[in-house]
Amino acid sequence: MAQSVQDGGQWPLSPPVKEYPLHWLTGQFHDPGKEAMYRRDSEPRIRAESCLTLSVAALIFGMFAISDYYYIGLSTELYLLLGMRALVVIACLALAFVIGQRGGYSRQTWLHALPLWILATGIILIIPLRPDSLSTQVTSLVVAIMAFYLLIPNLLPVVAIASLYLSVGFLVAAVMAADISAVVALRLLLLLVMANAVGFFALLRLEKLQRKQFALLQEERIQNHQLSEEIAHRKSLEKQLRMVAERDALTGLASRIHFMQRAQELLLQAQHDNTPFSLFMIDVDHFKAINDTWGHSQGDRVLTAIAKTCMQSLRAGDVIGRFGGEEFIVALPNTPLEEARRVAERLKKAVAELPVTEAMTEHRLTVTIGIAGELDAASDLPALIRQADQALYAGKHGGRNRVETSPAESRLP
Ligand SMILES: Nc1nc2c(ncn2[C@@H]2O[C@H](COP(=O)(O)OP(=O)(O)OP(=O)(O)O)[C@@H](O)[C@H]2O)c(=O)[nH]1
Repeated sequence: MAQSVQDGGQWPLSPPVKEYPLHWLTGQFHDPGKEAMYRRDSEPRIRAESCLTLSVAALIFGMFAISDYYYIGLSTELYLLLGMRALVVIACLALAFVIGQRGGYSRQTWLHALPLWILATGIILIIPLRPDSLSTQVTSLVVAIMAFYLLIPNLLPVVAIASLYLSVGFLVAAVMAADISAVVALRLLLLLVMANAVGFFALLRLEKLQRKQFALLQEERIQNHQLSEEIAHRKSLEKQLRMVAERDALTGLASRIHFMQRAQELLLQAQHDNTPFSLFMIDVDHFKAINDTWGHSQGDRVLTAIAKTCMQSLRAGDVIGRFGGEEFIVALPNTPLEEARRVAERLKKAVAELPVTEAMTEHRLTVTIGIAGELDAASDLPALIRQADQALYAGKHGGRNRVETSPAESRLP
């Protein structure tokens, strides 16, 4: 017996989550297929974020033109700076637009790398154009490196290379154009190393976390899918089981149990609504002889054919079931006794005209039908069935191939 949690047992453990190892330096999946799937999945998000952050970065870079004007006034340097800034802003906005439209994060990493390189070039070029602003530019440089790593979404190797280009370019420009001392250059170098290290490891952690989260989500999706398949499979099994329980396997009519349930509902409804309700039983005459003469499979065919004929001759609201062997039972809601008798006669005639098989041309297929008497307030289903059975018995004794109604005196209370 299964041990319950209250008994000190444990909850069943969920199946182990499949491991997807990540590269220690890039944070990407080792499995290229999984990596491609991750990039495809995150593409819409990356596209929107890249578009927004690139536009903001380009505009901020452009806005520094105000400080350029303030510091150097109208001069050739200013025009050169403004021209350079305008180029960078236009190029970055255009690229942000293209990325927003096309994405290509999974296939065209160069497209995502390009704006970083343009921005980096713009920042480097400020030094020879405004060497006096080096201290301000260093602050902007650190912010730009952080933005490269953490705000503008990109793959870690792409960002690292662009940031390296920016750092080395800036350092060289500072040494060459701003004429800084060796100590200042060293301090600047250390600052750049630190900014790159912080950015690199922060992004590496982020890349790994995002991929782990993706792998878990994928696993959850797979498990949910398997679960819904399992539910669908169980539902279909349940349906099949219900079919087996409700249907007679040979004829496809309602099984005896199912008929009793349906007929009981109809009877209660009729008593509640005070509407007529009839019930009759059909028994194939000399069926044993059919089996004995032509075999059981031929007998089965006859039963199936009779069941089909009866089913087709009844209304949609009527219920027919196989009561046992060669006996069928029919419940007719909203049907007074006289109408039930007409229906029974129609069925008897339909069976008699049934073209069964060539082998049985000599045999005249007939049925005897016993109808229960009229319904009253005290009638219940077993009583009605007993009445129909009695009428059937009377019909068999009266020579078969006939419709018999339960005599009033034999009716049960
Ligand atoms: N082929 C076939 N025969 C069945 C099936 N169920 C019951 N029978 C047979 O039906 C026959 C019924 O025989 P009886 O009860 O003697 O009835 P009968 O021969 O029709 O005679 P009357 O009802 O008096 O006219 C038996 O031989 C059963 O074996 C079935 O599913 N398939």
